[in-house]
Amino acid sequence: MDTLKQKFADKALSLYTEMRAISKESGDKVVAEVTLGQIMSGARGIKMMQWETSELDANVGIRFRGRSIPEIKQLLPSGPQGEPKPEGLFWLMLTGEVPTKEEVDQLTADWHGRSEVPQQCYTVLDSLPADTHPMTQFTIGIMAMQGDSIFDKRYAEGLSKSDYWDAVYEDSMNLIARLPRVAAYIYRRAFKDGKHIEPDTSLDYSANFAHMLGSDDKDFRSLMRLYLTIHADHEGGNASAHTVHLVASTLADPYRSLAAGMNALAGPLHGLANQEVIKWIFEMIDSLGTKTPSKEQIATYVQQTLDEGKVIPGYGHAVLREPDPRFTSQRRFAEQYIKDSDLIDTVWKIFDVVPPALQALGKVKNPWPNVDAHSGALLVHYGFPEFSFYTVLFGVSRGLGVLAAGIWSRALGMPLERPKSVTSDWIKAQAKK
Ligand SMILES: CC(=O)SCCNC(=O)CCNC(=O)[C@H](O)C(C)(C)COP(=O)(O)OP(=O)(O)OC[C@H]1O[C@@H](n2cnc3c(N)ncnc32)[C@H](O)[C@@H]1OP(=O)(O)O
Ligand SMILES: O=C([O-])CC(=O)C(=O)O
Repeated sequence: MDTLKQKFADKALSLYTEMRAISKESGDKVVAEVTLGQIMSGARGIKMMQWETSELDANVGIRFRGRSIPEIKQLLPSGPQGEPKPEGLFWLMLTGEVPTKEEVDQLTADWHGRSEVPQQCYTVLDSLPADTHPMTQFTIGIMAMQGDSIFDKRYAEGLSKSDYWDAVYEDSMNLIARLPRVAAYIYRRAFKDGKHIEPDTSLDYSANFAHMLGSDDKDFRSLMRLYLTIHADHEGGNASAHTVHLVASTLADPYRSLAAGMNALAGPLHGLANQEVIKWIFEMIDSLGTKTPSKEQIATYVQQTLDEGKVIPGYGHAVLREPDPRFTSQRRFAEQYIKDSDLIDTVWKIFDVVPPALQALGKVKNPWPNVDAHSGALLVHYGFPEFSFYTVLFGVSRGLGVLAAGIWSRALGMPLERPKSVTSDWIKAQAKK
């Protein structure tokens, strides 16, 4: 067994035993109350699942195994310019330990060794019109590889419950290794006349992904390391993670559950917001007729968007109540590496204008930017203006978190998820009580 798998197995076995005992001895303990308002507003704040890999604090933002974004930037092995490598985050999410540089290098090599994408995936993608939305291509590409599922095959042969995690680990590692190649293939067929670029296995996961997309710029490589790290996980309740968790709880294999979650990520209130942000900014620039709009001009455009009954993409959050540290870390990156970008200046002016405008509505719980408010402008700067592709990048990263969490779920023997629903009659009766 490889080191990561062995380390995980040791940790998971002891936690499994502990969790079983807690469930048996303290399973009846009441830990929360649920209001009618929560039931009627998308289950906000209801604690209803276990998720090992990260936890979201409304003010601090995401913590991966207890470490905030500024902390992981300090702690995890990094690329030459100091941005953390997503390989290290994956290791941390699975083991709770910060890996050494050697361990991260081993993981890079392991993923390179598993990264060959089966021909049928390319054949299926090539059969789609090139202008099929990249997220649609991505889920189809993932499903086209489903026949390779080790979990599915071993389950059909009669897999013991205690070995579920092992097969899910193998599928997850294979998927993570393949996702950048599938994503880059989609990008190049959609936007670069199908001129594909072979992987360079001398590079780390992120730099190789950047290379296959078509950029060997060292700053863009660093951005990819940061990007793939910070988008990976946002506890279990967000729509993509929860979908993966729900679907996997039926023992659908990681290919099926990840594809399901990617469809959730493709919604404009969730991961697709990153394309919506840049689209909205481009439309604003067109409408105002200037690439350097003033704050006053932006404020007028924001008000117009709100008056049309639309949301301001990239602002607001179901849990966060402060600026998203993922926004802030991208801003820091831009401050460090990018000089004189009108587009990025505009993103920062929007940051000054939108929160008071949303606050003035009196109903928005969080007027601050989320992760999606910044990412597009960085990608445009490095030569990737094709915004319909952006959510695929997010998806490659999100795969790391949700698949790591999925390995945990099977190792901890988590059951089928099946919460209770209620009808409006029940709600009316409760309201009268
Ligand atoms: C990776 C991610 O998924 S991060 C989120 C990405 N999504 C976006 O950026 C889209 C824009 N933002 C939004 O639509 C929301 O803020 C969400 C979906 C992220 C969170 O939704 P909620 O938890 O329901 O937010 P909240 O409780 O503050 O909503 C209250 C009201 O404010 C509105 N509101 C919230 N954010 C915004 C916004 N950015 N622009 C305009 N109105 C907003 C809601 O639509 C809702 O209006 P309603 O009562 O008329 O239906
Ligand atoms: O946490 C959420 O609901 C949405 C989000 O920011 C993410 O999934 O990254």
